[in-house]
Amino acid sequence: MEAYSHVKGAVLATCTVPHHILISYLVGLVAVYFVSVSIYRVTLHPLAKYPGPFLYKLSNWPIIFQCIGGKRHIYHLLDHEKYGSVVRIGPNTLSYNTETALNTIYGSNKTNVRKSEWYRTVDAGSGAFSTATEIDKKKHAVRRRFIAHCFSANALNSAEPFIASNVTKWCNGLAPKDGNEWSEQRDMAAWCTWLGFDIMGDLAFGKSFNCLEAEENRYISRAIMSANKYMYWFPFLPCAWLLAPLMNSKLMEWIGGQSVKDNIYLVSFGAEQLQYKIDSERAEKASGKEPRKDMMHYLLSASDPKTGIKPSPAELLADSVLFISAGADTVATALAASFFYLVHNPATLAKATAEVRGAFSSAEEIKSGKALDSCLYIDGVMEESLRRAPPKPSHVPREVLPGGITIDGEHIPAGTVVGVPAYAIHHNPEYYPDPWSFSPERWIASSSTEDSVALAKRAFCPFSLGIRGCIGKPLAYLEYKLALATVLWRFDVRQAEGTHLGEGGPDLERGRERKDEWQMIDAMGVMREGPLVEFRAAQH
Ligand code: HEM
Repeated sequence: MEAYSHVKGAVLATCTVPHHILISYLVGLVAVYFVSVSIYRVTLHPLAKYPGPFLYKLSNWPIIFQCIGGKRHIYHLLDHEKYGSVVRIGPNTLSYNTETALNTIYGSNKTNVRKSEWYRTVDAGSGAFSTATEIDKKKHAVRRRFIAHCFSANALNSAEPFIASNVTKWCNGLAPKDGNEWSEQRDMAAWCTWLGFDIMGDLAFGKSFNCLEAEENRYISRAIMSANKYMYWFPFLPCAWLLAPLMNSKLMEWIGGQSVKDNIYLVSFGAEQLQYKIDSERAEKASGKEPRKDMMHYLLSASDPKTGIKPSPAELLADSVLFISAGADTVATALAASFFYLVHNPATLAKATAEVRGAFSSAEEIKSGKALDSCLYIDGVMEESLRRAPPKPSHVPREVLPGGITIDGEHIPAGTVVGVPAYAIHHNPEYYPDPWSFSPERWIASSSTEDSVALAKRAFCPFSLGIRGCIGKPLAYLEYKLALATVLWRFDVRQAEGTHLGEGGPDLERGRERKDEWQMIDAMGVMREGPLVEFRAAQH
């Protein structure tokens, strides 16, 4: 009894502790936790010896703000310039700027890394991993086999006429109207985006999105960037995987605004296209017609020969969204970058134009084959545009698996996130002398040297590398080259006089001061504007 009254007294005493004292204790405990973690991260942490800005070592918040601000690629470049070839960019994250690190991390299928936890949340809105975000290596291998059918030589051959017809529509839209010699000025960031989306609609779902045709069809081409921006920073939040179910919720809509609305729109747009494809295959089958063999056709009929597994409905949705975002916007970025660099480098523009006009005697002749392959200068223009403006310009994160990995002679422990940012390595003068010049010649052995071309190629990573590299690369080059060759064959091209859209300038923030550099806002993909270009029918 005596003992009981003692306990009761203690409980009563606890209950009478004023709230503000309890709150102070709690705040104190949280502060002690964060201070201890911070001290650990800068002193005893296995990455403590690596250089980098102090705040990066404490938390991922600097990365989150860089993603929101659209300058992450610029921070990577400036950090590597200041701190050297390896920089600690987060408590647990290293960024590298060497071709050896690039090839070690991504190059081999056997490298002891997997996609980092960041990918776990990216596709939360679709309810499943896409092929691009699947973290598990075995599951990814199955998904990659499914998707490989979409990019086979046969699939590419049957895609070409659809690409060509969209390119013709695009060129007709760019052409001068009303008997004028020169067209009105066209914002090529927008025009290339509409082309990219129309092609991907046709190739993935069997119908163009008709962005080239009418303004009312273009919302998706704008929504995607703000949606991407949201998908970019959200997964860096502490415990993002726990928050994932809230990603497209009303609460996040209230906090994140338009970006969240656009992500919801993107997922529902993907679902609509998928449903359209399922319905049209059903109708085709019912009427005894061969279904159109677009990308979703291959995925809808995919099944793993070993296990019989098929993609689930949520995985099909995630891949539909992937096709729209990874397939349409990336090529559009590269093509718009080429316009920027061509109109800012008239001698290069003249050389590229002369090459295509010498190789073909009509626009209809421009098809894949020997003549197009012989246009090595156009290849150089494409490589150089992808070098200067990689459509995924920042750190592509990989997590080191148990057993660790050796990068540039140093053992990196399991759990560390490592990666190489394309924009930074693409401007590393060790691999690209005079990195701020636009020089297609650096990609052509006869205008450069074989060794320098080989070195440039080893550090080149717009599509990433290896088994998690871009499976759409051959399709991307096909679209890109057909569009560029056709437009230069059909038109003389010039920057609209007195316009500067897309340029940098000395009054802009650090890293954006070069007038002749096309400005990118990094939002996982690239938000972009310009250049403003005019077109005149070529005299052949
Ligand atoms: C210039 C155009 C393109 C560029 C620069 C590009 C770049 C990339 C990059 C860097 C990755 C790796 C991303 C990562 O690891 O997080 C990737 C993956 C991927 N890309 Fe592309 N891409 C382009 C065009 C395309 C096209 C046209 C498609 C067709 C739909 C496509 C489909 C994919 C897919 C499915 C993956 C995931 C591959 C996997 O993880 O197995 N890409 N791309």
